[in-house]
Amino acid sequence: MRFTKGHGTGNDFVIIPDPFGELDLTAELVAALCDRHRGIGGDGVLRVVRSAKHPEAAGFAAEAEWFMDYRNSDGSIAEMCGNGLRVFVRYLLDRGLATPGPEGLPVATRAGVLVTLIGDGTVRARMTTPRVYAGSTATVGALTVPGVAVDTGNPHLVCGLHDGTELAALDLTHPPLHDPAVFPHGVNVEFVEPAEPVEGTDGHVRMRVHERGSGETRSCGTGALAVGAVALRDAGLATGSIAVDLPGGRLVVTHDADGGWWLEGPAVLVADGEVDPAAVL
Ligand SMILES: N[C@@H](CCC[C@H](N)C(=O)O)C(=O)O
Repeated sequence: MRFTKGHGTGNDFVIIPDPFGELDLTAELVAALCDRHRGIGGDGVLRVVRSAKHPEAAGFAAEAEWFMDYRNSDGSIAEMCGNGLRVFVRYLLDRGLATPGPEGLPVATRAGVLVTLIGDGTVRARMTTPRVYAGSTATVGALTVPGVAVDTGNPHLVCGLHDGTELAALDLTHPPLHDPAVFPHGVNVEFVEPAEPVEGTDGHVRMRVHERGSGETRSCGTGALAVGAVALRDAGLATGSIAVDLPGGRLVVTHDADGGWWLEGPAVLVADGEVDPAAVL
């Protein structure tokens, strides 16, 4: 099985080309490929499949040739992955599998068809409109932090740190406890603290994330989008840009005057190889 390894601000993926949807990509195989000791290692898998060849995406085939079939590192399926989408587009372009039109390059995802724009080393994705909808809490060890639920196509809980709690001090080796009544399908939890102003943006925060199905990761694009939406709302801004610093680097979230929500950051391919599924399973 051919694979490529790539990442977006340290959120890393095993990219598997399967243009005709022939692969039996079981949860066990995904988890084995993502295993950092016995497999290739990654926060998730991006299967590159033609929309027309995938039952969940066939309806999008007229709008987007390619479908990003995203899986978390535990093998579970998620609706959307912002960094994954940006890395997926880098792969399509690098392999000559797609050419962006004047309006950008559309890609089918479980959250719908999303348009991407290619920059110099960066990929900018027009995301689904984040919906900030409920208050809830996350508990890490003895600490319970209030937060707000945000739907970015997948579920998030954005928790602002106050009262001197330091972001760096949080132990995210275990999933933060959440309210299953608010998040019946689990949740990605972001912890956020304010940061010094950055020129050219309207706000700057630092965050760490514990991802559903992947554990603590060095970055999460939909998490940054959720955090950016809450930061703009808290600043009373209808439009603007928020710089979001994660352990793996910086993402910029922008809400533009046309109502578009954009996620921008680097997307990098680092290696190609071949793996024997029987050897990792
Ligand atoms: N890292 C991703 C999000 C991946 C999916 C998430 N773990 C979930 O289960 O919803 C991103 O960059 O958005």
